[in-house]
Amino acid sequence: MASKPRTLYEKIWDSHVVERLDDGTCLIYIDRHLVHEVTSPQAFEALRLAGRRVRRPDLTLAVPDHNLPTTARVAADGSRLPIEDAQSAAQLAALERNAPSFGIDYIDAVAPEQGIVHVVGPEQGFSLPGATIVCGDSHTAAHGGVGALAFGIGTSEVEHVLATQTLQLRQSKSMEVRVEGTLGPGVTPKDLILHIIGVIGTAGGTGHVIEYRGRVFEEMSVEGRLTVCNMSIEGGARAGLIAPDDKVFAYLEGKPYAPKGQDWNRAVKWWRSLATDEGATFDKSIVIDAADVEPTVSWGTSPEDVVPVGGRVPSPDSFADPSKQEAARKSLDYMGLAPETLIEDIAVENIFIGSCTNSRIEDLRAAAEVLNGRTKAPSVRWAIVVPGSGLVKRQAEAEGLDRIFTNAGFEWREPGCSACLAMNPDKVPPGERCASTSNRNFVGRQGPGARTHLVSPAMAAAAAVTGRLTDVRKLPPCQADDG
Ligand SMILES: CC(C)[C@H](C(=O)O)[C@@H](O)C(=O)O
Ligand code: SF4
Repeated sequence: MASKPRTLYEKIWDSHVVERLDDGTCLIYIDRHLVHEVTSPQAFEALRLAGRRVRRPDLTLAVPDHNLPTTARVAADGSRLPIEDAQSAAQLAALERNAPSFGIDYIDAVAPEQGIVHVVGPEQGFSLPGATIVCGDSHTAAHGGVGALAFGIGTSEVEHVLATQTLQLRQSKSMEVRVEGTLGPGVTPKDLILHIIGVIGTAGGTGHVIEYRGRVFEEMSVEGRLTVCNMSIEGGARAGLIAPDDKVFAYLEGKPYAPKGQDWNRAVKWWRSLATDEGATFDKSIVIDAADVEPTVSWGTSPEDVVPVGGRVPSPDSFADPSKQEAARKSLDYMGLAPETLIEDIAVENIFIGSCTNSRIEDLRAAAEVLNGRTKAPSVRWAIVVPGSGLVKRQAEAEGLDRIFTNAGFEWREPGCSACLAMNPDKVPPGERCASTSNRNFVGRQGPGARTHLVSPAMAAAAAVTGRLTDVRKLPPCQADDG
């Protein structure tokens, strides 16, 4: 008898069930555990107090990212520069101590491979298709871009995974986000995911794992898929993933942690079998027309507060739901924006190109293409590019992108989370605006009182050039070519 058609998510789930428990939850095997400095210190401490070891140190990889300054980390004499903030210094020191003492691979702050944990995982071939991947971090969904079931966990779960390599979970519902048609010129994966969150809302995916489906995703680069899946959590979903294909296999083959030789061939064979079966059903399904997607900008303090760049800041009265009206009023007040303002009339003083959403090489190329031969507007006070990892940084430098950025008036930084969140020295000052390629525009996210507009890398670059939010498609073609 033919077995019931299953989704990608169901196949990964089923293959990781260790035990089905009476209360309807399952004990799930975890294949990969990524660890950073913010959510791990208490977990390691608890293990130490209980006299426990890490069950599978070989399936665990630690890298610092959130608290590290993105300015130089080494002094002229080769010594490591101190971390000024006491809490950051303590968390970083704890990770540096805990990783070796529990036998975990550790990418140190000055290692060439250091970077944001969600950039490093796929880049090192640590994140694999069909794998269950966790990290004490909400943007773990990013790894769904390689076809993994990846999700964020809390510190007590970090401890549980360290100790047992399993998690007790209830299976989520499945949700399909199907995008039909093709994206227009100048419309990027970031615009698409912002648009999707605008359509489904920040609670649209609650209780679900999203599978992104349709030709747009088949044609999308692996890095673009990582960007889309990264923001699944902003749509409320537990995780987001895309069926692994030849592009993913080519991306991962030969990476340091990826399987080799016969193991690789066996793995690819299994990965190919994971795609959602014909006839499988989803608990919820949303269809998006790619032709509706424009370069997209956030205007408020929630990632669902988005409009096409050619649009206007909405009026709170335009929302039917009174609680939405109230939220919009509060957002506009915080953002210092009047209803009906043209998006392209909004001036920005800060530009941040970075974060686990948009700091990979393709993101930097897209921004550099816009900036080549141009300079930032004098009204733009602070513009930084923060590569997602040391390897991205080196690759960008080999391509001369760093010079394009610095010639345009940007600072070229060391890898880390940086101004994505105000947990390190990179902050946007109170009352100032930032065109940011990151994923959250929450109140205070980029610093107390900072006002964030979420955009794609190309759009952030366009805003740097004009000093206001700008449709990148309207910038005249660039003259200079120093590449
Ligand atoms: C600090 C960390 C726990 C947090 C997260 O869980 O996502 C951060 O990465 C973020 O993006 O807000
Ligand atoms: S870059 Fe931003 S979103 Fe990503 S892990 Fe760091 S703080 Fe979180």
